[in-house]
Amino acid sequence: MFSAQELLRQLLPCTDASTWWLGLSGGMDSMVLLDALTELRYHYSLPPIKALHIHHGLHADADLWADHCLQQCRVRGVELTIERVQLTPGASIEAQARAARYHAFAEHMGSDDCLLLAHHQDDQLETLLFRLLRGTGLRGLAGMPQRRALAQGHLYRPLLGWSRSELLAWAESRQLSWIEDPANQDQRFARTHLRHDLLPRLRDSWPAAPDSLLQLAEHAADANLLLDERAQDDLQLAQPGVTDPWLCAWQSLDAGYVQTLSLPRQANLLRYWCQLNQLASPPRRQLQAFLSQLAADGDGQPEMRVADYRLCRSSGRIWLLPGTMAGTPVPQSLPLWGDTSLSASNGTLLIRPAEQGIAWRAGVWQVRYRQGGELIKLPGRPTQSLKDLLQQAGIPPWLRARVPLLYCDEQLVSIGGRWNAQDAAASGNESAFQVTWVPLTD
Ligand SMILES: Nc1ncnc2c1ncn2[C@@H]1O[C@H](COP(=O)(O)OP(=O)(O)OP(=O)(O)O)[C@@H](O)[C@H]1O
Repeated sequence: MFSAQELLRQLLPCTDASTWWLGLSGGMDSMVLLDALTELRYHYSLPPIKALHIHHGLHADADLWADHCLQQCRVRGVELTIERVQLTPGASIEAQARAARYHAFAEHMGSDDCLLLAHHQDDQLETLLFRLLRGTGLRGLAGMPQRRALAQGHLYRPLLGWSRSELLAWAESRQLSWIEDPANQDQRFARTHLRHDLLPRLRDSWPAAPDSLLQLAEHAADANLLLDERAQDDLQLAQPGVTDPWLCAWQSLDAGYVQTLSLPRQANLLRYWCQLNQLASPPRRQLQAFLSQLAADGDGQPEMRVADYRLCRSSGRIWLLPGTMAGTPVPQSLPLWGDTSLSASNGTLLIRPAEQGIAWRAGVWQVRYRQGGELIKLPGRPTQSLKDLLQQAGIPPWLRARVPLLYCDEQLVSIGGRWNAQDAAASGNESAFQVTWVPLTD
């Protein structure tokens, strides 16, 4: 049974928060949380409680709901912030409202603040069923987490252990007043249909189904933890190995190591890696196709594009790259002699006077980018193509077009400062300079 005392037990893990923000919709669930929190505040020393109402402006009565929240907070001495969000009418209005709401929540979170949301057990069941029916992986099967990071603080759901009817019993016993959002009754919304139609029918036919589903979510949460631990170990072994200063800035894994793992473990590692980089999980089929391409063709360069990123193999590593990389920068003329740096979308080229290095000769100096067919003669080596040089040095194809090439009077003098043409070296009485390229990731 729900009580303020039992709620306090649930809240113990976040009593060290700087502020408790309560997401107050004005509905029954969040009103119960508001009421029980204010009750607790009289008896215990708790973090300051502030309420936040997101005004979606979707319903004609939206202003009345905000007023209701204001009134309810005022009588309880709780400060309320009303945040208005702008939505564009359209099909995915539910998802839009949700995204805007969480964005607004995140904006208010100070460091170590905790946002309390009033999701309960029935919400968890709905979420599970919804995901099951729409298709989900093991991660989705774990349902809503009780706690997760949100901006600089945390989001916490202290009511997940109670059913809607238990909270309703408390709300009635305390004679709370709350608002009913008509959207919650509108069966056109998939979640509402689930809540009012499918879930009750499931409960009637299989009374144990809710418990079984919630247990399944707990198993899935445990399994996810183990999988994450496994992926963390694999990541530690797969990540090191890049010493090249041009490549250190990009995320990559040793493809050889990854391929010693079983296929499910490879997939687990790549999924975890994406999650760690706050990227959407790669769809299962696409990931499997990518992994089988990796296995099938040892020298190929398979690539997988997902939303705003891509995974690709080249030069013995699997790279995690942005979906679109900045195009090749436009050629630039070099300023006059001196200590200088040239910045472009691909990084910065540092030019420093030095005792030894490239001779500063009169001529037209330019920074350009690969077109194909460039040749260079390095000291002690025969003339070779730029393509071969970059390939032999393990510079992956996606980086090659970004490497700055220094020209003097149409002669290729230096490749990003890393390789300088034999003829370009300054002799004893010539002024010299050195070039260093510091690449920029997108
Ligand atoms: N307009 C709002 N302003 C402030 N808090 C809100 C608002 N709407 C919802 N919340 C908070 O989120 C909780 C869950 O709300 P609700 O069940 O409507 O969300 P949902 O859409 O089902 O779930 P989710 O938030 O995961 O999308 C509420 O109990 C409340 O704490």
